[in-house]
Amino acid sequence: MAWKTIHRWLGLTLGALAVVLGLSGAVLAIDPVQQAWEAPAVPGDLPVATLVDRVTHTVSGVEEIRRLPSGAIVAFSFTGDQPQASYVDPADGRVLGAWHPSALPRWVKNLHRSLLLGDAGRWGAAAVALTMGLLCISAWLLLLRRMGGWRRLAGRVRGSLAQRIHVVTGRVVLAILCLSSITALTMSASTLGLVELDTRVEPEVLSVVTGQPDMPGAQLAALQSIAAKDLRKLNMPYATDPQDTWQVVTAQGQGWIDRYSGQMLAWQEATLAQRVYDLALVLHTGETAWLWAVILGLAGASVLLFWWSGIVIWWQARRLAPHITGNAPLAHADVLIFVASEGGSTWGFAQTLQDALLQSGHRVHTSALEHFQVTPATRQVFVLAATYGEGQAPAHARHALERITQQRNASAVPVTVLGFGDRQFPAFCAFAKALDQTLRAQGWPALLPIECIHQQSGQQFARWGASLGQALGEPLVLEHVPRVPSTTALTLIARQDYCAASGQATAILRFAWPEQTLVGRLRGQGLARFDAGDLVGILPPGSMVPRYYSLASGWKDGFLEICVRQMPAGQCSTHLLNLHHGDQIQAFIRANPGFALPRSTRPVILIGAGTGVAPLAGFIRRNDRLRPMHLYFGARDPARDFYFGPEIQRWLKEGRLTTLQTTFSRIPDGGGYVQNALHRDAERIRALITQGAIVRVCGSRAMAQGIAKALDAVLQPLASSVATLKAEERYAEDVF
Ligand SMILES: Cc1cc2nc3c(=O)[nH]c(=O)nc-3n(C[C@H](O)[C@H](O)[C@H](O)COP(=O)(O)O)c2cc1C
Repeated sequence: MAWKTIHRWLGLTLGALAVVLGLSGAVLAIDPVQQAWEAPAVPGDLPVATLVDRVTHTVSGVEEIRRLPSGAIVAFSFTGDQPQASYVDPADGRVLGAWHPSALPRWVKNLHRSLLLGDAGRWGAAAVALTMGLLCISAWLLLLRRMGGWRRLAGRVRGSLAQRIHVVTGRVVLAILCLSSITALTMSASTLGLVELDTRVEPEVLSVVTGQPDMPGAQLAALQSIAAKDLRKLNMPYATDPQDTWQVVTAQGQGWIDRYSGQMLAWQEATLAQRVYDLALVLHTGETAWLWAVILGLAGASVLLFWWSGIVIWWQARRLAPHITGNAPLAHADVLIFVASEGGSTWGFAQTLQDALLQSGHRVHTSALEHFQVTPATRQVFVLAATYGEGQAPAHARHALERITQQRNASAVPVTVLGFGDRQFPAFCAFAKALDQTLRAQGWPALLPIECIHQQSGQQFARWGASLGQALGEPLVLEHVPRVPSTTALTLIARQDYCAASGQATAILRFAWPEQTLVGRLRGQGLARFDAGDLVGILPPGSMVPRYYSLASGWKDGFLEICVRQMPAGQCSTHLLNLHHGDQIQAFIRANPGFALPRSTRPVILIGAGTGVAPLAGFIRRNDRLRPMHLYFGARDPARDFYFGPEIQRWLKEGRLTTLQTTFSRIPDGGGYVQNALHRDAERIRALITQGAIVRVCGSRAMAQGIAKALDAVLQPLASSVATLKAEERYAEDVF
C-alpha cells in the first residue's frame, strides 16, 4: 500500500501548496542570480585589512563593511544624519553606486516563508516542506519499483503523456527537490525556535586605552590574516567610545579586535548548528552560487508540472479503478476470486469471470489477493494475478505470497491460478507462477493447471474459460470486453495490396497522423505518441473488443502504418481490408513495453515472417543513424507476400539496413524457412551476438518457437541461449 497511497493523497491534498512554495521559490532564485551577475568579483587573496584601507579612502564615515552572499561589497556610512549604503569595487575601493536591498516584492518572500500568514504560516510552510520531503521519498520508491530497480532507472519511460512527464521530470529533479525540503526543514527548525544556533553569550571585551591613537585598519594584524572572500561583516569601533572594538564576522566565527594594538581580543568559532544552517541556506537559496540558484529555480518551477501530471494520472487511474458488481458476501460465496492488478485490467477479467459464474448460478465473491482466505462455504477459488517489474507482484499484493505461505491450514478447496503478463518480459507471469508453486507446496489442489495470458488476450481468456467450463461440468462462456481507452478517428491515406500465397488478402494500410492540439494532449486526449513496435488497438464497427496490430511506423514518420492479413471470419481484418482512401477507423495506442529498440549503437538482428515484418520495417525506416541492422525475412513467394519489398530494397541502398536474408518457402530454391537461414548464417550470428547484438522477433507463435529453437542451437558454442539473451534484455518477441 503504503507509499503509493501516501504519495497520492499527500500530492492531492497538499500538492497545491507545494506548487505555491515551488513557484515562489523559483521567483526568489532570480535574486542571487541577478546579484551575482552585477557584483564585481573579490580577488581571492585580498586581505580584509587592504579592503578596509581602500574603502576608508573612498567612503567617508564608514561604519560597517558587508560582503553579501552574492559576493558584492557594500559599505555603510553616515553623511551627516543620513545613512548611506554603497556598492564598492574591492579592486580599488571605487564607489559603484547606491545599494538597495533586493527589489523583489517582499510579499513573494513572505509567501514562500510563511504563506502570508505570519508566524502561524511559518509552521504551515514547514509542514508543506515536510510534505514535499515525504512526496520525494515516496516518489523515489515508486520510481524504482516502476522502472524495475536502480539498474533500469535511466531506461525508457512508457505510458501516457502525463505518466511520462511525471517520471521523466522526477528522474531529473527529485534529488534537488528532496534536498530543498530537507534544507527548508533545517532552516525552519531555527526560525521556529526549535534549535538555537548559538547559546553562548558574547565575551565582554574592551579595547585597552593606552593613550595611543587608533591603529589604521590596514595595519590591524588580525585583519591581515582574514581573506576578504571569507568576510561576512566588519564593524568599525565607534569614534565616541574609546573602549569599543572592531568586530569581524566570517563563515568560521566572529572576533573582537583591540582598536589600539590590533590584537584579536576574543574569537568565537561558529557552532556546528550555525555551520549546518549556513550550508542549508546556501543549498536552499543558491546564494553565493548562481548556477545552483538557476538549477533550484528550474526545480521549483517543475513542481507545477509534477502537480498537474500527478492529478491527470490519478484521474486516469480512477477511471480504470475496479468496480466489481454482483459481489456476494464472503461467507456465503461458493466461488472466491482473488485479484492482483496494478493497472486495473485484471479486475476487468475478474468481473467477466464473476458474471459468467453468476449466470451459472454460483454465488461469487471477488476481492484483492491480499485478502486470500477460504470459508466453509467455499468450493472453488480462482487467483487472477498480473506481474510487474522483474517478476514482482502488483504493489497491493506485495505481501500476499507471504500471507499464503503462513497459512498452514490448506484445505481441499481447489485454487486455480490464472496469470496475466507479457512475453516481452524475461520474467513472464513470474508472480503468478510463484503463487501457483507456493499453493501447490502448501498442499492446495487445483481444478486446472496454471495458464498465463499474454498481453490481455481475450481469445486466450475465452479458451481458458472453455476448459474451465468443462472441468466444472457446466457451460461457461467468457466473453471479455475490455474497458477500452478513448479512441481517435484515423483516416486512410494509402494502401498497398497483396494477394498472399495462401490466397488470403493482405494490405499495408497507411493512416494520417491526426491533428491534435497541445491542450488536448495535456488533458490526456487524442492519440498517444507511438514508436514502431507499439500496438494500435482498433475497434471494428459494432464491437467493443479491440484487435491489436503491430505498428510499422513511429509518430515521427508522420503517419500510422500497419500490415493486415485477412483472418478467417475476422471481423476487424475484413473491415480494414474493405477500407477506401478517406475512410476512417477508431483507434488507440497501446505501448508494447520491452519490444521497442533501446537507444544504442549495438547491432540489431531482426527476424520476422509474413506480416510480422511490419514492426521490423518500422525500426529500419527510422534507422537514421545507420546502426547495423540485419534482417531475416521469411515469406512464401516473392511475387506475392514480400511485404515492404521495394522499401526494404531502398533502405538497403541507403544503409538503413545493413544486410538482408530472405527465405521463400513455396518456391523452388527459396531457402526454406527463416530458421534455415539462421542455421546457414550461424557463424555471422554468433559474431554479432558476441558484439552485443540485440534480437527482435516478430511473427506467429509457432514461428517464434522455431526461431528460439534454431537460435539456441546456433548460440550453443558460445555457451549462450535465447533465455540468457532475454535475461540480458537483448531478446524480445512480438507474437500473434
Ligand atoms: C511497467 C510494466 C512492467 C511489467 N512487467 C512484467 C513482467 O515482469 N512480467 C510479465 O509477464 N508482465 C509484465 N508486465 C505486463 C503486465 O503484467 C500485463 O500487461 C498485465 O496484463 C497487466 O495487468 P493489470 O493491468 O491488471 O496490472 C509489465 C507491464 C508494465 C506496464
